[in-house]
Amino acid sequence: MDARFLGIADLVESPSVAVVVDVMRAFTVAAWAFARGAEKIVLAESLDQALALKARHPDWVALKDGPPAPGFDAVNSPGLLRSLDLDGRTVVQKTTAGTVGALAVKEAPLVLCAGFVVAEATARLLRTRGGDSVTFVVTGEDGRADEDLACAQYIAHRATGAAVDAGGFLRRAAGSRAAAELAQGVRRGVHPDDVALCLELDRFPFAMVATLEEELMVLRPCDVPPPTAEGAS
Ligand SMILES: O=C(O)[C@H](CS(=O)(=O)O)OP(=O)(O)O
Ligand SMILES: [Mg+2]
Repeated sequence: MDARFLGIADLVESPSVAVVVDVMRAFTVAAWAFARGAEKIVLAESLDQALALKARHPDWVALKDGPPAPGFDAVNSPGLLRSLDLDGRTVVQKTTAGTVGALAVKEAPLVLCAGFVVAEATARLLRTRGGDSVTFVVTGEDGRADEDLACAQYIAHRATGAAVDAGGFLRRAAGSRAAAELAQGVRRGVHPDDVALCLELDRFPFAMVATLEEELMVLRPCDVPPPTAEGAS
């Protein structure tokens, strides 16, 4: 597999397969939303669009990063989100990096959104549906966020079926600037468990696929068949 690792600004053409990685915290939050019952997540282009969608659909759950804000129901924190009942709900998510990265590749035929919590399912989906070339979008810090790059590299290894120890990749993420800022309260809308929750390898069995639905980028969970005994790796 030919794997490329690009920041959002480095995307000059639409890839055929894109894996958009945001460990801290957009796609850890998205995975928790699905685990709490959400049906789908609309990735909003802007705060204004998120609020407009919420106004049009008052039953939708509007979520943004940073501190709580008027008009929004939730913040971008897995620790805070995990106690919500989202059964059957639609979430609208707008964050600084993750949602922006997904929207940057919205024309790609296959867009997966990932973090460590869905790493193996994402790699498995790439093994079954991916092509020869996969572009990993490293969403944080202009492509240099080490929590996102480490996760992308780990998924790329696993997508080839190679056995690889996750320990070093998780330690890089734990030592990242984002982890430090979350732990030190520099970032807002944070629960004390957020970093640990973002580092839970394979917490969930599903991958997350984003597609365009009536001009909105919509993220949904995708069950990935478990490997057969012969094909297990
Ligand atoms: O909520 C987050 O962790 C970040 C925003 S910030 O860096 O804390 O301001 O957003 P994300 O898009 O999830 O990286
Ligand atoms: Mg991030």
